[in-house]
Amino acid sequence: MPDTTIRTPLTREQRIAVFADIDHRPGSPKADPILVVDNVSRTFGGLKAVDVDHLEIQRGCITGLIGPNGAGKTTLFNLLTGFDHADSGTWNMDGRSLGRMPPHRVARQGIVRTFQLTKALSKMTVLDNVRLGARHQTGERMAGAMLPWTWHAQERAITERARDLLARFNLEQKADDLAGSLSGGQRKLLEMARALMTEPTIVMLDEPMAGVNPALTQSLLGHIKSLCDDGMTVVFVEHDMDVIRDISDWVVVMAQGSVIAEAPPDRLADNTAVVDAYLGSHHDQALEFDDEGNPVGATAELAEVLAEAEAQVLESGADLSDPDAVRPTDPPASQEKS
Ligand SMILES: Nc1ncnc2c1ncn2[C@@H]1O[C@H](COP(=O)(O)OP(=O)(O)OP(=O)(O)O)[C@@H](O)[C@H]1O
Repeated sequence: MPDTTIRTPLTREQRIAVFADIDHRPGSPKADPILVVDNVSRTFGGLKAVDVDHLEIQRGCITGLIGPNGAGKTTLFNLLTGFDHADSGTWNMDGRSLGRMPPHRVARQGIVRTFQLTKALSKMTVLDNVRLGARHQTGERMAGAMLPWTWHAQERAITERARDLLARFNLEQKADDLAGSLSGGQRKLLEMARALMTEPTIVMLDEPMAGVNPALTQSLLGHIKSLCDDGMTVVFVEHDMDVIRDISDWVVVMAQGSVIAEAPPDRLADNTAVVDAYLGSHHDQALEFDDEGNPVGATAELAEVLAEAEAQVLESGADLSDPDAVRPTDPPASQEKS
């Protein structure tokens, strides 16, 4: 059964403090890990999409998962939430193994996820989409179906909770509209509302900001932070470094299937492994710019990582014309280890 221990949510300051003494290296032990992953691998044909030796996720905090395209982030999410099967490895939540469980059982243990492309059922109302997120629906089971009063009471409770969640995500006016009529950003909100129907302990968000227009960005960011304020643990995949900086307490970096670095968001750029991962994956790709000459997509990510690395060099007083100076002076522990 899920751990129902009530723990007091941490403030942002407390969450930052939790990581103060944590090593900036892959697989570093956390003060109070809720999720622990060991030797998880997944191969597609000859390609090792995920090959994670060890990873600990701190309870009650927001962990950002970043990495170049194809790093294995979504595959790792799929494995941990039962949407794909690992070739090997174990992972557990508060000591309970979650390996080989189908998604609904993982959800019952308290882990839910959202998807890169939202999975709202467009021909169903917004309210029904959220109601579908409920677990333990007695009315769907034989015993419950024979006791209609139980079923009706539960239906009412589910609808009430779904309406509360729609209100929380500012979608109450849309309750009776078809989900297909929502904007990209509203669908992201709908998906978060649906995920919360299960009253999860860990929420895993796959690119929650993708396809969200700027008008909804701040609201969505606020909602993600509020999950943590309610005591949930959040793990999210994101490409936008501004979002990572804004809401993550800790960042895990993947490249080529493995965790290659871990650090607080403001210390990423001084990590050689991170800069190398982005350079390594992009140096042979065509750079992309929009009509006004601004970098877009992977080029924008690369530009941002390099700009941060350069800012560090300037702050340290070194010379930007020295190519080696755009690298940190202190190699991360991961480099020393290998
Ligand atoms: N079902 C699949 N069949 C074959 N290869 C796959 C499958 N799913 C993922 N891959 C491959 O595994 C690797 C990791 O993919 P994954 O989608 O996990 O990366 P990612 O870090 O989430 O990338 P992105 O940021 O682009 O979403 C990629 O090379 C991808 O092509």
